[in-house]
Amino acid sequence: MKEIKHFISGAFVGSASGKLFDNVSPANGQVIGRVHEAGRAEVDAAVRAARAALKGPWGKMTVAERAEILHRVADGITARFGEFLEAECLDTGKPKSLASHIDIPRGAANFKVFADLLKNVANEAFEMATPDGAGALNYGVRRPKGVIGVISPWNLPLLLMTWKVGPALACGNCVVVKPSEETPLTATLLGEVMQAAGVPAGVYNVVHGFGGDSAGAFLTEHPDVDAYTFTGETGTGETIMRAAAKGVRQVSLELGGKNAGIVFADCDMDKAIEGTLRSAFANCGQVCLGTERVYVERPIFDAFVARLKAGAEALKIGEPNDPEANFGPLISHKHREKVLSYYQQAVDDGATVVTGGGVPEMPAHLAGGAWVQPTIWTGLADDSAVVTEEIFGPCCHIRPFDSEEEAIELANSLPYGLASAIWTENASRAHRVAGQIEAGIVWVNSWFLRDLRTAFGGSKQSGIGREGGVHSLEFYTELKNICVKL
Ligand SMILES: NC(=O)c1ccc[n+]([C@@H]2O[C@H](COP(=O)([O-])OP(=O)(O)OC[C@H]3O[C@@H](n4cnc5c(N)ncnc54)[C@H](O)[C@@H]3O)[C@@H](O)[C@H]2O)c1
Ligand SMILES: O=C/C=C/C=C(\O)C(=O)O
Repeated sequence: MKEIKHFISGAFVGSASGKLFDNVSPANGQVIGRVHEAGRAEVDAAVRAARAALKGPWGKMTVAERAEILHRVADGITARFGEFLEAECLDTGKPKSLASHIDIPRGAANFKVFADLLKNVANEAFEMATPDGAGALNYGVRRPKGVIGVISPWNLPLLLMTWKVGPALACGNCVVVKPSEETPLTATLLGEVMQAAGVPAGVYNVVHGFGGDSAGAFLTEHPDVDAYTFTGETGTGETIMRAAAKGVRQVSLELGGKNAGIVFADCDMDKAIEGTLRSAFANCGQVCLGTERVYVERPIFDAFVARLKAGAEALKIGEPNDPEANFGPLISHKHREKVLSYYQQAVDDGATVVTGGGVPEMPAHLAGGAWVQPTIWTGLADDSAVVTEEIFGPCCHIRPFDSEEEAIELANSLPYGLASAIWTENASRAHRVAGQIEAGIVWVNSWFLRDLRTAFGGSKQSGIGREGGVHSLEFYTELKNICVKL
Protein backbone atom coordinates (compact mmCIF):
# COMPACT_ATOMS: atom_id res chain seq x y z
CA MET A 1 0.00 0.00 0.00
CA LYS A 2 1.33 3.41 -1.01
CA GLU A 3 2.34 5.65 1.90
CA ILE A 4 2.00 9.39 1.46
CA LYS A 5 4.41 11.43 3.53
CA HIS A 6 4.94 15.07 4.37
CA PHE A 7 7.47 17.09 2.39
CA ILE A 8 9.53 19.13 4.84
CA SER A 9 12.82 20.88 4.18
CA GLY A 10 13.33 19.02 0.91
CA ALA A 11 12.71 15.52 2.31
CA PHE A 12 9.75 13.16 2.48
CA VAL A 13 9.13 12.38 6.14
CA GLY A 14 6.56 10.41 8.11
CA SER A 15 4.80 11.49 11.29
CA ALA A 16 6.57 10.93 14.60
CA SER A 17 3.25 9.82 16.08
CA GLY A 18 2.95 7.04 13.50
CA LYS A 19 -0.64 8.18 12.84
CA LEU A 20 -1.88 7.47 9.32
CA PHE A 21 -5.29 7.78 7.64
CA ASP A 22 -6.82 6.18 4.57
CA ASN A 23 -6.88 7.82 1.15
CA VAL A 24 -10.06 6.49 -0.42
CA SER A 25 -10.99 6.42 -4.10
CA PRO A 26 -14.31 8.20 -4.67
CA ALA A 27 -14.83 6.11 -7.80
CA ASN A 28 -14.94 2.70 -6.13
CA GLY A 29 -14.54 3.22 -2.39
CA GLN A 30 -11.25 1.35 -2.24
CA VAL A 31 -8.29 2.47 -0.15
CA ILE A 32 -5.61 3.74 -2.52
CA GLY A 33 -3.03 4.81 0.01
CA ARG A 34 -2.21 5.60 3.62
CA VAL A 35 -1.46 9.20 4.51
CA HIS A 36 0.71 10.41 7.39
CA GLU A 37 -1.19 12.78 9.64
CA ALA A 38 0.90 15.70 10.82
CA GLY A 39 0.98 16.55 14.49
CA ARG A 40 2.19 19.83 15.94
CA ALA A 41 5.76 18.53 15.63
CA GLU A 42 5.61 18.14 11.83
CA VAL A 43 3.80 21.45 11.34
CA ASP A 44 6.39 23.15 13.50
CA ALA A 45 9.24 21.52 11.55
CA ALA A 46 7.69 22.69 8.27
CA VAL A 47 7.26 26.27 9.51
CA ARG A 48 10.83 26.31 10.83
CA ALA A 49 12.12 24.98 7.49
CA ALA A 50 10.21 27.70 5.66
CA ARG A 51 11.53 30.42 7.96
CA ALA A 52 15.09 29.16 7.55
CA ALA A 53 14.75 29.00 3.75
CA LEU A 54 13.75 32.67 3.66
CA LYS A 55 17.15 33.48 5.10
CA GLY A 56 18.93 31.10 2.72
CA PRO A 57 19.61 31.30 -1.02
CA TRP A 58 15.91 31.75 -1.90
CA GLY A 59 15.77 35.05 -0.06
CA LYS A 60 18.88 36.31 -1.83
CA MET A 61 17.89 35.40 -5.39
CA THR A 62 17.02 37.98 -7.97
CA VAL A 63 13.50 37.97 -9.38
CA ALA A 64 14.90 36.67 -12.67
CA GLU A 65 16.60 33.74 -10.96
CA ARG A 66 13.44 32.81 -9.10
CA ALA A 67 11.41 33.15 -12.26
CA GLU A 68 13.72 30.78 -14.09
CA ILE A 69 13.34 28.17 -11.37
CA LEU A 70 9.56 28.53 -11.39
CA HIS A 71 9.53 28.03 -15.14
CA ARG A 72 11.39 24.79 -14.50
CA VAL A 73 8.68 23.82 -11.97
CA ALA A 74 6.02 24.41 -14.62
CA ASP A 75 8.00 22.43 -17.16
CA GLY A 76 8.47 19.68 -14.57
CA ILE A 77 4.69 19.38 -14.15
CA THR A 78 4.28 19.21 -17.91
CA ALA A 79 7.06 16.63 -18.26
CA ARG A 80 5.31 14.42 -15.69
CA PHE A 81 1.81 15.25 -16.99
CA GLY A 82 0.71 11.60 -17.00
CA GLU A 83 1.70 11.06 -13.37
CA PHE A 84 -0.04 14.22 -12.21
CA LEU A 85 -3.14 13.28 -14.17
CA GLU A 86 -3.17 9.79 -12.70
CA ALA A 87 -2.69 11.10 -9.16
CA GLU A 88 -5.36 13.82 -9.47
CA CYS A 89 -7.90 11.41 -10.90
CA LEU A 90 -7.14 8.72 -8.31
CA ASP A 91 -7.78 11.23 -5.53
CA THR A 92 -10.88 12.85 -6.98
CA GLY A 93 -12.37 10.23 -9.32
CA LYS A 94 -12.84 12.97 -11.93
CA PRO A 95 -12.68 12.07 -15.62
CA LYS A 96 -9.21 12.26 -17.12
CA SER A 97 -10.79 14.08 -20.05
CA LEU A 98 -11.54 16.95 -17.64
CA ALA A 99 -8.35 16.99 -15.56
CA SER A 100 -6.16 16.82 -18.65
CA HIS A 101 -7.76 20.02 -19.96
CA ILE A 102 -8.18 21.97 -16.75
CA ASP A 103 -6.41 20.83 -13.60
CA ILE A 104 -2.97 19.81 -14.79
CA PRO A 105 -2.31 22.49 -17.46
CA ARG A 106 -3.49 25.17 -15.02
CA GLY A 107 -1.16 23.72 -12.39
CA ALA A 108 1.76 24.46 -14.72
CA ALA A 109 0.40 27.82 -15.93
CA ASN A 110 0.09 29.10 -12.35
CA PHE A 111 3.89 29.04 -12.04
CA LYS A 112 4.69 30.53 -15.45
CA VAL A 113 2.20 33.38 -15.35
CA PHE A 114 3.25 34.67 -11.94
CA ALA A 115 6.96 34.23 -12.62
CA ASP A 116 6.59 36.38 -15.74
CA LEU A 117 4.39 38.91 -13.97
CA LEU A 118 6.98 39.55 -11.29
CA LYS A 119 9.61 40.24 -13.94
CA ASN A 120 7.48 42.98 -15.46
CA VAL A 121 5.71 44.68 -12.62
CA ALA A 122 6.40 48.34 -11.87
CA ASN A 123 6.26 50.05 -8.52
CA GLU A 124 4.59 53.37 -7.77
CA ALA A 125 6.52 56.60 -7.31
CA PHE A 126 5.38 60.09 -6.25
CA GLU A 127 7.36 63.29 -6.42
CA MET A 128 6.24 65.72 -3.75
CA ALA A 129 6.77 69.38 -2.99
CA THR A 130 8.33 70.49 0.29
CA PRO A 131 8.34 73.97 1.90
CA ASP A 132 12.07 74.45 1.21
CA GLY A 133 11.44 73.93 -2.48
CA ALA A 134 13.80 70.97 -2.79
CA GLY A 135 11.06 68.37 -2.77
CA ALA A 136 11.01 64.72 -1.92
CA LEU A 137 10.70 61.48 -3.79
CA ASN A 138 8.49 58.61 -2.63
CA TYR A 139 8.83 55.20 -4.14
CA GLY A 140 7.46 51.80 -3.28
CA VAL A 141 9.38 48.57 -3.00
CA ARG A 142 7.83 45.18 -2.50
CA ARG A 143 9.25 42.59 -0.15
CA PRO A 144 8.05 39.03 0.42
CA LYS A 145 5.55 38.68 3.23
CA GLY A 146 7.49 35.77 4.72
CA VAL A 147 6.10 32.35 5.56
CA ILE A 148 2.69 31.76 3.99
CA GLY A 149 0.27 29.06 5.15
CA VAL A 150 -1.64 27.66 2.17
CA ILE A 151 -4.80 25.69 2.97
CA SER A 152 -6.54 24.23 -0.03
CA PRO A 153 -9.66 22.20 -0.85
CA TRP A 154 -10.29 18.96 -2.72
CA ASN A 155 -12.32 19.99 -5.74
CA LEU A 156 -9.50 21.22 -7.99
CA PRO A 157 -6.57 20.19 -5.83
CA LEU A 158 -3.51 20.98 -7.96
CA LEU A 159 -5.10 23.99 -9.68
CA LEU A 160 -6.23 25.72 -6.51
CA MET A 161 -3.09 24.94 -4.53
CA THR A 162 -0.68 26.15 -7.24
CA TRP A 163 -2.90 29.21 -7.80
CA LYS A 164 -1.57 30.26 -4.38
CA VAL A 165 1.88 28.66 -4.33
CA GLY A 166 2.80 30.09 -7.78
CA PRO A 167 2.44 33.77 -6.83
CA ALA A 168 3.66 33.17 -3.26
CA LEU A 169 6.96 31.77 -4.51
CA ALA A 170 7.25 34.25 -7.38
CA CYS A 171 7.10 37.01 -4.77
CA GLY A 172 9.90 35.35 -2.80
CA ASN A 173 7.92 33.81 0.06
CA CYS A 174 8.24 30.29 1.46
CA VAL A 175 5.13 28.17 1.94
CA VAL A 176 3.68 25.47 4.13
CA VAL A 177 0.85 23.80 2.25
CA LYS A 178 -1.93 21.84 3.93
CA PRO A 179 -3.81 20.15 1.09
CA SER A 180 -7.23 18.68 1.70
CA GLU A 181 -7.18 15.34 3.48
CA GLU A 182 -9.27 14.01 0.58
CA THR A 183 -6.63 14.81 -2.04
CA PRO A 184 -3.04 14.49 -0.81
CA LEU A 185 -1.37 13.14 -3.94
CA THR A 186 -0.58 15.99 -6.32
CA ALA A 187 0.76 18.35 -3.63
CA THR A 188 3.12 15.55 -2.60
CA LEU A 189 4.21 14.81 -6.15
CA LEU A 190 4.90 18.50 -6.62
CA GLY A 191 7.57 18.18 -3.92
CA GLU A 192 9.58 15.95 -6.26
CA VAL A 193 9.18 18.45 -9.09
CA MET A 194 10.27 21.34 -6.84
CA GLN A 195 13.40 19.47 -5.87
CA ALA A 196 14.28 18.55 -9.45
CA ALA A 197 13.72 22.16 -10.53
CA GLY A 198 16.23 23.44 -7.98
CA VAL A 199 13.83 25.03 -5.51
CA PRO A 200 15.91 25.16 -2.32
CA ALA A 201 14.92 22.95 0.61
CA GLY A 202 12.30 24.52 2.88
CA VAL A 203 10.79 26.85 0.27
CA TYR A 204 7.90 24.46 -0.47
CA ASN A 205 6.66 22.28 2.38
CA VAL A 206 3.61 20.04 2.59
CA VAL A 207 1.96 18.73 5.74
CA HIS A 208 -0.95 16.32 5.56
CA GLY A 209 -3.91 15.98 7.85
CA PHE A 210 -7.42 17.15 8.64
CA GLY A 211 -8.74 20.60 9.58
CA GLY A 212 -9.88 20.97 13.19
CA ASP A 213 -7.56 19.58 15.87
CA SER A 214 -5.18 18.42 13.16
CA ALA A 215 -2.69 19.81 10.66
CA GLY A 216 -5.01 22.61 9.48
CA ALA A 217 -5.60 24.00 12.95
CA PHE A 218 -1.97 23.49 14.00
CA LEU A 219 -0.87 25.50 10.98
CA THR A 220 -3.32 28.35 11.53
CA GLU A 221 -2.44 28.48 15.21
CA HIS A 222 1.31 28.51 14.58
CA PRO A 223 2.68 31.89 15.68
CA ASP A 224 5.51 31.99 13.13
CA VAL A 225 3.34 32.00 9.99
CA ASP A 226 2.97 35.51 8.55
CA ALA A 227 -0.22 35.13 6.49
CA TYR A 228 -2.76 32.55 5.35
CA THR A 229 -4.34 32.00 1.99
CA PHE A 230 -7.34 29.71 2.09
CA THR A 231 -9.87 28.30 -0.33
CA GLY A 232 -12.79 26.36 1.09
CA GLU A 233 -16.07 26.69 2.91
CA THR A 234 -17.22 29.97 4.38
CA GLY A 235 -17.49 28.46 7.88
CA THR A 236 -13.90 27.21 7.72
CA GLY A 237 -12.84 30.65 6.51
CA GLU A 238 -14.35 32.17 9.66
CA THR A 239 -12.42 29.71 11.84
CA ILE A 240 -9.16 30.47 10.04
CA MET A 241 -9.77 34.20 10.28
CA ARG A 242 -10.23 33.87 14.03
CA ALA A 243 -6.99 31.90 14.37
CA ALA A 244 -5.12 34.40 12.20
CA ALA A 245 -6.36 37.31 14.31
CA LYS A 246 -3.92 36.24 17.00
CA GLY A 247 -0.75 38.03 16.06
CA VAL A 248 -2.66 40.14 13.48
CA ARG A 249 -1.86 37.91 10.50
CA GLN A 250 -3.39 38.70 7.12
CA VAL A 251 -5.83 36.34 5.40
CA SER A 252 -6.90 35.87 1.81
CA LEU A 253 -10.14 33.90 1.73
CA GLU A 254 -11.77 32.35 -1.33
CA LEU A 255 -14.98 30.89 0.06
CA GLY A 256 -18.30 29.36 -0.87
CA GLY A 257 -20.92 30.58 -3.27
CA LYS A 258 -24.46 30.02 -4.49
CA ASN A 259 -23.95 31.42 -7.93
CA ALA A 260 -26.70 32.63 -10.21
CA GLY A 261 -26.98 32.18 -13.94
CA ILE A 262 -29.29 34.69 -15.63
CA VAL A 263 -30.65 33.68 -19.02
CA PHE A 264 -32.46 36.35 -21.03
CA ALA A 265 -34.91 35.54 -23.81
CA ASP A 266 -32.56 37.27 -26.27
CA CYS A 267 -29.69 34.87 -25.52
CA ASP A 268 -28.07 32.52 -27.97
CA MET A 269 -29.83 29.44 -26.66
CA ASP A 270 -27.16 26.98 -27.79
CA LYS A 271 -24.45 28.91 -25.95
CA ALA A 272 -26.60 29.38 -22.85
CA ILE A 273 -27.44 25.69 -22.65
CA GLU A 274 -23.86 24.57 -23.23
CA GLY A 275 -22.51 27.05 -20.66
CA THR A 276 -25.14 26.33 -18.04
CA LEU A 277 -24.64 22.59 -18.44
CA ARG A 278 -20.94 23.03 -17.77
CA SER A 279 -21.44 25.46 -14.92
CA ALA A 280 -23.93 23.20 -13.14
CA PHE A 281 -22.42 19.79 -13.81
CA ALA A 282 -18.68 20.04 -14.59
CA ASN A 283 -16.55 18.31 -11.97
CA CYS A 284 -19.79 16.76 -10.68
CA GLY A 285 -20.93 20.24 -9.65
CA GLN A 286 -17.98 20.66 -7.31
CA VAL A 287 -16.72 23.99 -8.57
CA CYS A 288 -17.01 27.03 -6.35
CA LEU A 289 -17.90 29.13 -9.40
CA GLY A 290 -20.63 26.71 -10.48
CA THR A 291 -24.24 27.71 -11.05
CA GLU A 292 -26.79 26.28 -8.63
CA ARG A 293 -29.49 28.92 -9.27
CA VAL A 294 -30.64 29.50 -12.83
CA TYR A 295 -33.02 32.37 -13.58
CA VAL A 296 -34.62 32.19 -17.02
CA GLU A 297 -36.80 34.86 -18.67
CA ARG A 298 -40.32 33.51 -18.87
CA PRO A 299 -40.86 33.33 -22.66
CA ILE A 300 -38.05 30.78 -23.02
CA PHE A 301 -38.45 29.08 -19.64
CA ASP A 302 -40.09 25.84 -20.82
CA ALA A 303 -37.77 25.43 -23.79
CA PHE A 304 -34.69 26.08 -21.62
CA VAL A 305 -35.75 23.57 -18.97
CA ALA A 306 -36.40 20.92 -21.61
CA ARG A 307 -33.04 21.45 -23.28
CA LEU A 308 -31.07 21.54 -20.02
CA LYS A 309 -32.82 18.30 -18.99
CA ALA A 310 -31.82 16.68 -22.28
CA GLY A 311 -28.24 17.87 -21.80
CA ALA A 312 -28.06 16.58 -18.23
CA GLU A 313 -29.44 13.22 -19.28
CA ALA A 314 -26.85 12.98 -22.05
CA LEU A 315 -23.94 13.30 -19.61
CA LYS A 316 -21.83 10.17 -19.57
CA ILE A 317 -21.22 8.96 -16.02
CA GLY A 318 -18.04 6.97 -15.63
CA GLU A 319 -14.71 6.37 -13.95
CA PRO A 320 -11.61 8.44 -14.78
CA ASN A 321 -10.19 6.08 -17.40
CA ASP A 322 -13.40 5.83 -19.38
CA PRO A 323 -12.56 7.97 -22.43
CA GLU A 324 -16.22 8.83 -22.99
CA ALA A 325 -16.98 9.80 -19.40
CA ASN A 326 -17.56 13.48 -18.67
CA PHE A 327 -19.21 13.10 -15.29
CA GLY A 328 -17.43 11.56 -12.28
CA PRO A 329 -18.37 10.84 -8.66
CA LEU A 330 -18.59 13.22 -5.71
CA ILE A 331 -15.47 13.43 -3.58
CA SER A 332 -16.65 11.13 -0.77
CA HIS A 333 -19.56 9.27 0.73
CA LYS A 334 -19.74 11.91 3.45
CA HIS A 335 -20.19 14.61 0.82
CA ARG A 336 -22.73 12.46 -1.01
CA GLU A 337 -24.80 12.23 2.17
CA LYS A 338 -24.86 16.03 2.30
CA VAL A 339 -25.82 16.35 -1.37
CA LEU A 340 -28.52 13.66 -1.09
CA SER A 341 -29.96 15.39 1.97
CA TYR A 342 -30.60 18.43 -0.27
CA TYR A 343 -32.09 16.16 -2.94
CA GLN A 344 -34.54 14.95 -0.27
CA GLN A 345 -35.14 18.48 1.01
CA ALA A 346 -36.08 19.59 -2.51
CA VAL A 347 -38.76 16.90 -2.68
CA ASP A 348 -39.99 17.76 0.82
CA ASP A 349 -40.21 21.42 -0.20
CA GLY A 350 -42.42 20.53 -3.17
CA ALA A 351 -39.95 20.76 -6.05
CA THR A 352 -40.65 19.31 -9.45
CA VAL A 353 -37.73 16.97 -10.10
CA VAL A 354 -37.04 17.59 -13.77
CA THR A 355 -34.30 14.97 -13.88
CA GLY A 356 -32.14 12.93 -11.51
CA GLY A 357 -32.67 13.23 -7.78
CA GLY A 358 -30.92 10.08 -6.67
CA VAL A 359 -28.05 7.66 -7.06
CA PRO A 360 -27.33 6.13 -10.46
CA GLU A 361 -26.98 2.43 -10.93
CA MET A 362 -23.32 1.65 -11.53
CA PRO A 363 -21.53 -1.51 -12.63
CA ALA A 364 -20.38 -3.79 -9.78
CA HIS A 365 -16.75 -2.64 -9.78
CA LEU A 366 -17.86 0.99 -9.24
CA ALA A 367 -20.73 0.29 -6.86
CA GLY A 368 -18.67 1.43 -3.85
CA GLY A 369 -18.13 4.91 -5.34
CA ALA A 370 -19.79 8.18 -4.31
CA TRP A 371 -21.92 8.48 -7.45
CA VAL A 372 -24.92 10.75 -7.68
CA GLN A 373 -27.25 11.77 -10.49
CA PRO A 374 -27.14 15.18 -12.17
CA THR A 375 -30.29 16.84 -10.93
CA ILE A 376 -32.53 19.72 -11.99
CA TRP A 377 -35.47 21.14 -10.08
CA THR A 378 -38.13 23.72 -10.73
CA GLY A 379 -40.93 25.07 -8.56
CA LEU A 380 -39.12 25.78 -5.30
CA ALA A 381 -39.81 28.88 -3.20
CA ASP A 382 -37.02 31.45 -3.09
CA ASP A 383 -36.42 30.74 0.59
CA SER A 384 -36.03 26.97 0.30
CA ALA A 385 -32.66 25.88 1.72
CA VAL A 386 -32.05 24.16 -1.62
CA VAL A 387 -32.10 27.59 -3.28
CA THR A 388 -30.25 29.55 -0.59
CA GLU A 389 -27.49 27.20 0.63
CA GLU A 390 -24.40 25.99 -1.22
CA ILE A 391 -24.88 22.30 -2.04
CA PHE A 392 -21.64 21.80 -4.00
CA GLY A 393 -23.16 19.02 -6.04
CA PRO A 394 -24.33 18.48 -9.63
CA CYS A 395 -27.66 20.22 -9.34
CA CYS A 396 -29.48 23.42 -10.04
CA HIS A 397 -32.88 24.98 -9.53
CA ILE A 398 -34.43 26.86 -12.45
CA ARG A 399 -36.90 29.67 -11.83
CA PRO A 400 -38.61 32.03 -14.29
CA PHE A 401 -38.36 35.84 -14.13
CA ASP A 402 -40.24 38.63 -15.89
CA SER A 403 -37.96 41.68 -15.84
CA GLU A 404 -34.32 42.66 -15.73
CA GLU A 405 -34.83 44.28 -12.32
CA GLU A 406 -36.35 41.12 -10.92
CA ALA A 407 -33.47 38.99 -12.22
CA ILE A 408 -30.89 41.29 -10.64
CA GLU A 409 -32.75 41.34 -7.35
CA LEU A 410 -32.98 37.55 -7.28
CA ALA A 411 -29.30 37.10 -8.17
CA ASN A 412 -28.29 39.52 -5.38
CA SER A 413 -30.65 38.14 -2.76
CA LEU A 414 -28.19 35.87 -0.92
CA PRO A 415 -25.26 36.58 1.42
CA TYR A 416 -22.85 35.01 -1.08
CA GLY A 417 -21.21 36.92 -3.94
CA LEU A 418 -18.67 34.85 -5.80
CA ALA A 419 -19.60 34.54 -9.46
CA SER A 420 -22.43 34.96 -11.92
CA ALA A 421 -23.07 34.17 -15.59
CA ILE A 422 -25.32 36.29 -17.80
CA TRP A 423 -26.62 35.04 -21.12
CA THR A 424 -27.85 37.68 -23.57
CA GLU A 425 -27.02 38.90 -27.09
CA ASN A 426 -27.96 42.47 -26.14
CA ALA A 427 -24.65 44.19 -25.40
CA SER A 428 -26.11 47.13 -23.48
CA ARG A 429 -28.09 44.82 -21.28
CA ALA A 430 -25.03 42.64 -20.69
CA HIS A 431 -22.98 45.58 -19.39
CA ARG A 432 -25.91 47.10 -17.48
CA VAL A 433 -26.75 43.89 -15.65
CA ALA A 434 -23.13 42.81 -15.09
CA GLY A 435 -22.44 46.14 -13.39
CA GLN A 436 -25.25 45.58 -10.90
CA ILE A 437 -24.53 42.00 -9.87
CA GLU A 438 -23.05 41.70 -6.38
CA ALA A 439 -20.25 39.25 -7.15
CA GLY A 440 -16.50 39.30 -7.59
CA ILE A 441 -16.66 37.70 -11.03
CA VAL A 442 -19.31 38.09 -13.73
CA TRP A 443 -19.19 36.21 -17.00
CA VAL A 444 -21.18 37.28 -20.03
CA ASN A 445 -21.93 34.48 -22.49
CA SER A 446 -19.30 32.24 -20.94
CA TRP A 447 -18.32 30.50 -17.75
CA PHE A 448 -14.97 29.70 -16.08
CA LEU A 449 -13.07 31.58 -18.76
CA ARG A 450 -9.99 32.60 -16.81
CA ASP A 451 -7.28 35.11 -17.60
CA LEU A 452 -4.83 34.78 -14.72
CA ARG A 453 -3.97 38.49 -14.84
CA THR A 454 -7.50 39.42 -13.71
CA ALA A 455 -8.80 39.91 -10.18
CA PHE A 456 -10.32 36.76 -8.70
CA GLY A 457 -12.27 36.55 -5.47
CA GLY A 458 -15.64 36.88 -3.84
CA SER A 459 -17.70 39.64 -2.32
CA LYS A 460 -19.98 39.37 0.72
CA GLN A 461 -19.53 35.98 2.45
CA SER A 462 -17.71 34.52 -0.55
CA GLY A 463 -14.39 35.87 0.55
CA ILE A 464 -11.95 38.58 1.45
CA GLY A 465 -9.38 40.00 -0.92
CA ARG A 466 -8.52 39.43 -4.54
CA GLU A 467 -5.82 37.28 -6.06
CA GLY A 468 -4.68 37.16 -9.67
CA GLY A 469 -2.26 39.32 -11.63
CA VAL A 470 -0.98 42.31 -9.69
CA HIS A 471 -3.71 41.76 -7.09
CA SER A 472 -1.78 38.75 -5.85
CA LEU A 473 1.08 41.09 -5.03
CA GLU A 474 -1.14 42.94 -2.58
CA PHE A 475 -1.37 39.81 -0.52
CA TYR A 476 1.95 38.06 -1.10
CA THR A 477 4.17 41.11 -0.59
CA GLU A 478 4.60 43.98 1.84
CA LEU A 479 4.59 47.27 -0.01
CA LYS A 480 7.04 49.60 1.65
CA ASN A 481 7.17 53.31 0.89
CA ILE A 482 10.58 54.93 0.92
CA CYS A 483 10.50 58.71 1.18
CA VAL A 484 13.71 60.53 0.23
CA LYS A 485 14.00 64.22 1.00
CA LEU A 486 15.96 65.84 -1.79
N1 LIG B 1 -14.03 30.88 -3.69
C1 LIG B 1 -13.25 30.01 -4.27
O1 LIG B 1 -12.36 30.34 -5.03
C2 LIG B 1 -13.43 28.54 -3.98
C3 LIG B 1 -12.77 27.63 -4.79
C4 LIG B 1 -12.95 26.26 -4.55
C5 LIG B 1 -13.75 25.84 -3.49
N2 LIG B 1 -14.37 26.74 -2.72
C6 LIG B 1 -15.23 26.29 -1.63
O2 LIG B 1 -14.63 25.18 -0.96
C7 LIG B 1 -15.63 24.34 -0.41
C8 LIG B 1 -15.30 22.90 -0.76
O3 LIG B 1 -14.04 22.57 -0.31
P1 LIG B 1 -13.78 21.79 1.07
O4 LIG B 1 -14.98 20.99 1.44
O5 LIG B 1 -12.46 21.14 0.97
O6 LIG B 1 -13.68 23.01 2.10
P2 LIG B 1 -13.28 22.92 3.62
O7 LIG B 1 -13.45 24.29 4.15
O8 LIG B 1 -13.98 21.81 4.31
O9 LIG B 1 -11.75 22.50 3.62
C9 LIG B 1 -10.78 23.23 2.93
C10 LIG B 1 -9.43 23.04 3.60
O10 LIG B 1 -9.47 23.58 4.91
C11 LIG B 1 -9.01 22.63 5.84
N3 LIG B 1 -9.67 22.88 7.12
C12 LIG B 1 -10.90 22.47 7.51
N4 LIG B 1 -11.15 22.90 8.78
C13 LIG B 1 -10.06 23.62 9.17
C14 LIG B 1 -9.70 24.30 10.37
N5 LIG B 1 -10.53 24.34 11.43
N6 LIG B 1 -8.52 24.91 10.43
C15 LIG B 1 -7.67 24.88 9.39
N7 LIG B 1 -7.94 24.22 8.23
C16 LIG B 1 -9.12 23.60 8.13
C17 LIG B 1 -9.37 21.31 5.21
O11 LIG B 1 -8.63 20.25 5.78
C18 LIG B 1 -9.02 21.57 3.76
O12 LIG B 1 -7.64 21.47 3.52
C19 LIG B 1 -16.91 24.85 -0.98
O13 LIG B 1 -17.56 25.63 -0.02
C20 LIG B 1 -16.48 25.72 -2.14
O14 LIG B 1 -17.37 26.71 -2.52
C21 LIG B 1 -14.22 28.08 -2.94
O1 LIG C 1 -13.73 25.76 -7.44
C1 LIG C 1 -13.34 26.88 -7.65
C2 LIG C 1 -12.59 27.25 -8.78
C3 LIG C 1 -11.73 28.26 -8.67
C4 LIG C 1 -10.90 28.63 -9.73
C5 LIG C 1 -9.81 29.39 -9.57
O2 LIG C 1 -9.39 29.81 -8.38
C6 LIG C 1 -9.00 29.78 -10.68
O3 LIG C 1 -9.35 29.51 -11.83
O4 LIG C 1 -7.97 30.39 -10.42
